[in-house]
Amino acid sequence: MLVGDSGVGKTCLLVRFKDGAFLAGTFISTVGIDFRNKVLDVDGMKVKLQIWDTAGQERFRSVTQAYYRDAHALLLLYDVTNKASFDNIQAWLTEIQEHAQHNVVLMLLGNKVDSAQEHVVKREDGEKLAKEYGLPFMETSAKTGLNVDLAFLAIAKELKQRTMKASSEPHFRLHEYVKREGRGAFCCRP
Ligand SMILES: Nc1nc2c(ncn2[C@@H]2O[C@H](COP(=O)(O)OP(=O)(O)OP(=O)(O)O)[C@@H](O)[C@H]2O)c(=O)[nH]1
Repeated sequence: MLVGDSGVGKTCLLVRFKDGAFLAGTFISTVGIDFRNKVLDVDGMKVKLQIWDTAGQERFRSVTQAYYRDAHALLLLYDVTNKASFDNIQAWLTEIQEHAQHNVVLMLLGNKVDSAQEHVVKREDGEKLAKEYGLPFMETSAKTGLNVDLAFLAIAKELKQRTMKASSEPHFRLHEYVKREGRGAFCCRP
């Protein structure tokens, strides 16, 4: 499930992952909740992800809250060009604590890292907050695709591991994987 303030890029991140495209132009805010499926090949096994895209607007909060309970994983987004969206992350975490399962897989993403606008939220700020809450963290761009597939693949790998009872495969470590595989934003700035 994708959560975070309105306009941080949740729908665009999902469309980039699902269709490999970017929704440029007019911003059409999500109404309530929507979902898309995608089947991923995770180390030779097919994993079907059902990804719920929530509306960030406050007025839909009671609708989206009802979906937390059934979520196995949450991608919590802020926009690196929007300080308020970053400041609101703590409120989102409180909401997650109240409504989601205690062992939900959670990842923090700083989106729009391609943007020519000033990055008012620095990478270090995101890293610090993620460390404080023990969350895996990456900067992403729905526009260029930076780290988008990786974020969903990492979640799929973690979920696969959790559902496999006795696996002979080496233990998957989400934090380490994301840290090792995540690409820096410098490669994609215009
Ligand atoms: N430059 C840049 N713009 C982006 C990116 N992701 C989204 N946007 C733009 O940001 C605006 C909002 O994107 P959405 O994906 O609709 O935002 P949302 O979080 O789903 O918003 P709600 O549905 O209201 O919760 C759109 O105009 C997008 O084109 C990105 O990675 N880079």
